[in-house]
Amino acid sequence: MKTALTIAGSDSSGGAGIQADLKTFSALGVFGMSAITAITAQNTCGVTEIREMDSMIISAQIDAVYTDIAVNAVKIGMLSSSMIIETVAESLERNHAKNIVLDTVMISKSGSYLLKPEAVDTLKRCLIPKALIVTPNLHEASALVGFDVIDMKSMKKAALVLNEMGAAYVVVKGGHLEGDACDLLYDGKEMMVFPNKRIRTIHTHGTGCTFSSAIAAGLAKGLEIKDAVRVAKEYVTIAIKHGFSLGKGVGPTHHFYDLYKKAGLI
Ligand SMILES: Nc1ncnc2c1ncn2[C@@H]1O[C@H](COP(=O)(O)OP(=O)(O)OP(=O)(O)O)[C@@H](O)[C@H]1O
Ligand SMILES: Cc1ncc(CO)c(N)n1
Repeated sequence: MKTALTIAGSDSSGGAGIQADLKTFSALGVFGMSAITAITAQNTCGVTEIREMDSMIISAQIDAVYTDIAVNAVKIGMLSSSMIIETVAESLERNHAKNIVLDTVMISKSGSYLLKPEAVDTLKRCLIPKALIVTPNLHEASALVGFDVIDMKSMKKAALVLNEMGAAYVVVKGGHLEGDACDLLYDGKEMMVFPNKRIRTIHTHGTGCTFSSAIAAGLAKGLEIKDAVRVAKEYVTIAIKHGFSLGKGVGPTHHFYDLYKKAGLI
């Protein structure tokens, strides 16, 4: 059995964060494990409270997993603060972590900070150089590179800068583009566009978590990066297409094993 570890925040409504990551790992046939960095009180309408875990329990969770179990890939999501970023970076270093997928989570769809703005520099310094692949959305890419990322031209420019910062592979996600939802993958040499028609729906809670976890699941199963990104794009597209209304706000993506089996992703 292949394994993947998610190091991320908990979303009480189950649509994003650790919960979306574990559902994605399971649907793609990978055994999911978790280290929780923060707990959010969250639902389809927004985030009402955040509690950060302390460094000791975060590093203990990561060490407990790595000292006992072979981890085939790790996905990093919500980190909240500079202290948590430093703790996670040290823990991954100590445990010789491989196949690190860094989803540079900053702000929830409902507008709450999931990473303090002053921690962006720590993310750049401590974790981007350790990542095999980073997956910023347009807003996160802009915050990381220091210029506006708004279209394919600026996405390409941002991918070059993020690669120079130390991420071997970069996917700049186009979920927030005007028009189609095209993502861009840069491997340090070539730019590859993953085109996709925009699905007309409001139920997109957890799309970023779903996508990055699907990449980690692919890497855990031994796929090449480009194939892991291609499968993840297909996975998230199906997950959004079958996203549904839950609660009063933005509903979640769908992780039903049978859908992905039918699509040949498992
Ligand atoms: N309406 C849509 N139709 C098709 N694909 C979409 C749509 N919205 C997002 N995607 C795709 O979903 C994936 C996640 O992208 P997105 O930009 O939504 O991430 P994100 O903003 O980080 O998500 P989150 O708010 O969950 O953190 C990308 O592959 C993106 O292209
Ligand atoms: C805990 C958590 N992680 C990530 C996201 C994605 O924005 C979210 N809404 N909540």
